[in-house]
Amino acid sequence: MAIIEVTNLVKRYGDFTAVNGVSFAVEQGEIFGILGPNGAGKTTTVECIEGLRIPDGGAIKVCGLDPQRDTGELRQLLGVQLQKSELPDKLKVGEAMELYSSFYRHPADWRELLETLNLTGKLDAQFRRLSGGQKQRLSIALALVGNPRVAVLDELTTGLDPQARRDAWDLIERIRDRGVTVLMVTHFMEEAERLCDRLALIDSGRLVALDTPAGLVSKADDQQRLRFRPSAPLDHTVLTTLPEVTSVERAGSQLVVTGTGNLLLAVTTVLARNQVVAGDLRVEQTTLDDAFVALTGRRIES
Ligand SMILES: Nc1ncnc2c1ncn2[C@@H]1O[C@H](COP(=O)(O)OP(=O)(O)OP(=O)(O)O)[C@@H](O)[C@H]1O
Repeated sequence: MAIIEVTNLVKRYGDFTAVNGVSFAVEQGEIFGILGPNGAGKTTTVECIEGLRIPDGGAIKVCGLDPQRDTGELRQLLGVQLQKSELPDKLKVGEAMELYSSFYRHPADWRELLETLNLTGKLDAQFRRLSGGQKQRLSIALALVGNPRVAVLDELTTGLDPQARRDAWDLIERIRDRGVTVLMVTHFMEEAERLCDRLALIDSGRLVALDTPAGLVSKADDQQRLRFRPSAPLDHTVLTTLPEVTSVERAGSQLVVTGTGNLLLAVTTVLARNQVVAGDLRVEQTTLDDAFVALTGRRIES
């Protein structure tokens, strides 16, 4: 059963169309990701779902409700973690939880929630004294305190170190295990691949694909990637003019060549002809990022 239905959503800022006819449905109990590069329209889309922005076109239903009309009712069902969740500096963790739980008809036991999120020791700590990871965990606790049916997490792990990011992933899985449907915005490939049941790829306000991570990767299956360190400077055009090559990018001292067909043979032949040796040559597996390149011609993570 679809818990969120977005149909032909359009949102403009002045003359600029940030979301241009996006449609998707989120099923109950899934972790659904919206993935795309900066400025793709991800946040605008979820803010329309949350009722924070007024769409210029299309229709949205969340748990059968209209986010514009049924704002009060929706607030009871949606747990929203804002992109830059800031609380007053001096507000204590326990006070914040108490305050937020008072907004809801059927709040969760916030002490238990803090325990789950490993924040019990911070009950009397002021917001400003929390680390980045602790602030993120608190913002999740606040998003969950109303016992929501749907949690909306926007760029939850941006700015976290790798360990804190992994902890946040475990947490998102635990949220789903509590029966909450999760709608998350991300531009991290690994995060999307590891966590999401299905993904909507968004680029320049349009939905370019919607599938499971594995399904999306299989769309780019014919794409391969070679990574190597050229032994001498190389004019990229000798590679980009090859019919097998889709793109050539520099990554530090390495070159990353993406393409199709017998890419390895084509590239190594050209290198040999130019007396260039491919040091540390690796053939890499197709990733979600490759799928995005195959679909749009550019990368998500820059
Ligand atoms: N209030 C606003 N007024 C004008 N333009 C806006 C406004 N909010 C967003 N935009 C523009 O709309 C586009 C989509 O923005 P949005 O924040 O939805 O993208 P995003 O995919 O979430 O990007 P990011 O990953 O950088 O947060 C961007 O080009 C942005 O500059």
